[in-house]
Amino acid sequence: MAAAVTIQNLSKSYGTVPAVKDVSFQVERGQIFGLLGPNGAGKTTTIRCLCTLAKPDSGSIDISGISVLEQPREARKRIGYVAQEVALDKILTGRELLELQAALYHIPKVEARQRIEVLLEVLDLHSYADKKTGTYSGGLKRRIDLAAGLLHQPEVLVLDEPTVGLDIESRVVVWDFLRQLRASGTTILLTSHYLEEVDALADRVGIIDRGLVIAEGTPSELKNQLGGDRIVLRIREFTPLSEAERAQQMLSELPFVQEAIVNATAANSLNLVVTPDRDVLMSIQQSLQSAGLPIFGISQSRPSLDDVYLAATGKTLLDAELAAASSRDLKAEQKQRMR
Ligand SMILES: Nc1ncnc2c1ncn2[C@@H]1O[C@H](COP(=O)(O)OP(=O)(O)OP(=O)(O)O)[C@@H](O)[C@H]1O
Repeated sequence: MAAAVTIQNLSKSYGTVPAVKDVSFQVERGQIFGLLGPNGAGKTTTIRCLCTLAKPDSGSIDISGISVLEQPREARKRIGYVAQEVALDKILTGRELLELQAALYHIPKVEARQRIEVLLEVLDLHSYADKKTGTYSGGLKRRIDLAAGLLHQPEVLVLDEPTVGLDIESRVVVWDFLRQLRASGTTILLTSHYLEEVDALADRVGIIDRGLVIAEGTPSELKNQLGGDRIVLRIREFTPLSEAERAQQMLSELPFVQEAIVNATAANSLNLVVTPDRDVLMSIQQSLQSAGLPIFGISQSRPSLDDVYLAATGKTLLDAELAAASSRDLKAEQKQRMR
């Protein structure tokens, strides 16, 4: 059976700006696939092409074996799209908005009413359904938007940054709901620049950077490829460089230390990559003690998706976001998208 989503060699430029250079990935049925990357990486452009809202320059996109480019209407029936910016009509109530949406999808009235009731129930929206959406909080708007994207019972739900700007409580409600949806068989493709969101939800992750997928796999596969655990060690609050280098030299000789780097931007702390073992911290402490060096702080962690991104691009997600933010004209992009 064909995968729920297959994207092959997708590329798309806006004028001279290459938004997506060469993106390929597959989403299997009933899975949550997270497309992770900093702002400006090409996530929105990829899913706008998938949802028939933008025309690719080249490449192919299939939904359950149906070509999005050749049979856009057929493909659209199978997709529910929840965009990044919520465009609710403020004077309608939540229920009216869903009724309007159901009519746009040509869902018969009785059936629409039943589906709306179910969605209001599962998204915990009943007490707000008859209030105007103009009065809704960000979290409520997001939930109504989710309900709208699900009304026609799509095979594939596509969400662009589903929890951006939401408080923690609303984020957890959305996460739980997406897990329930997956359990009931819906395939979900979401974009996010939140590492913890993708880590918590996705069965598979594609990391996208400057229009290219630079890594793909399950979150644990990607982290395991990086090898050992991470240790951050601070000898003193501000360690003199000579002392940090002495510790670096000494710790590099320990059999379980794969890598030891002095981080000059964090008060000469040491970043170690180690083979995971129960006695690692203890051995480091003993070595430092025998060399007469103190410990101000030490912590051990498994590699995160940020480490995966760092290993692939040489920068952290946050650094990439800051770099992208300074070079974009969001108003101009918005205008061009509306055309
Ligand atoms: N309508 C547009 N006109 C011109 N350039 C655009 C337009 N949309 C996106 N871009 C550019 O294409 C690149 C990819 O943008 P895209 O919106 O796909 O990234 P993203 O990863 O989804 O980030 P965000 O979540 O901030 O939208 C960026 O360099 C961006 O500046």
